Amino acid sequence: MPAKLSVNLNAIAMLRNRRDLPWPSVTGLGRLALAAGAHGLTVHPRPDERHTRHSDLPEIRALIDDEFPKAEFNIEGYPTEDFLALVEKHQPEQVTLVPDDPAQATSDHGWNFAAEAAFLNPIVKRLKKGGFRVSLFSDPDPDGVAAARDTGADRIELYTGPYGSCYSDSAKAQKELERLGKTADAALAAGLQVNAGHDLVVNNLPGLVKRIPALAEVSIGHGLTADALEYGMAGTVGRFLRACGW
Ligand SMILES: CC(=O)[C@@H](O)[C@H](O)COP(=O)(O)O
Ligand SMILES: NCC(=O)COP(=O)(O)O
Repeated sequence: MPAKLSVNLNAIAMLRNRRDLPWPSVTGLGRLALAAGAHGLTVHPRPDERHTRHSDLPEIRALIDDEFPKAEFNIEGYPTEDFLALVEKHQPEQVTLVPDDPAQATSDHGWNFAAEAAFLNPIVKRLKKGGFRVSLFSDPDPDGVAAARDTGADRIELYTGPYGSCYSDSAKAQKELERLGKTADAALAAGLQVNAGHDLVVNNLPGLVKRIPALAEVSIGHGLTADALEYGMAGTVGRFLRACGW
């Protein structure tokens, strides 16, 4: 089965937040994405709420429960106590833990699994006990995979930013792709499932899904939202699904 597509709504929320007005509607665009065949919705609520706001979460949860019960809700973020409480309140199908500093413009690296094991292990345990699938944001580094598995997480999410930024240099992209591929091979061999995300677009998805045919899910926001301005949300979701191999 091709990789599932989870549409990240953060970029739409950031556009909405330019004004104190309810449009573009985060939930409304999420509805269009799911109606067009996306498999899930992702949000990355940061402490300053500059993207998705905490108040968006119950609406997205209700959208999925009431209209798209087969879709998944994925909440990403740095696991502070506030973040964990948010997750426990809104019950996403998947929680993706990201080592973001609140001041960071966007996520730009994965966990150092060995160094941060003592911090991550009890958090993963708590989330698993709560019934959540847990995914950990991961650099493309095959050597980090064993420690990722030892946290008890279900999946890693490969940070594809360096691959996505090679759009004008195909030799460099090939090198980044191979690092991602080797990390995925190691993770799958260790019993972890593999997601991927950051700066994925229609042009770089086919290479990624070809190198990692077992990829479980891609979460895509920035590039997909940029395309939605040009092609509309429904047409864009169709283009990204075809790029995934559906
Ligand atoms: C975890 C991750 O890669 C992120 O890409 C992130 O969730 C994107 O969100 P922003 O667009 O808000 O940076
Ligand atoms: N987990 C990555 C994600 O949700 C979206 O990242 P981007 O497509 O906005 O770079």
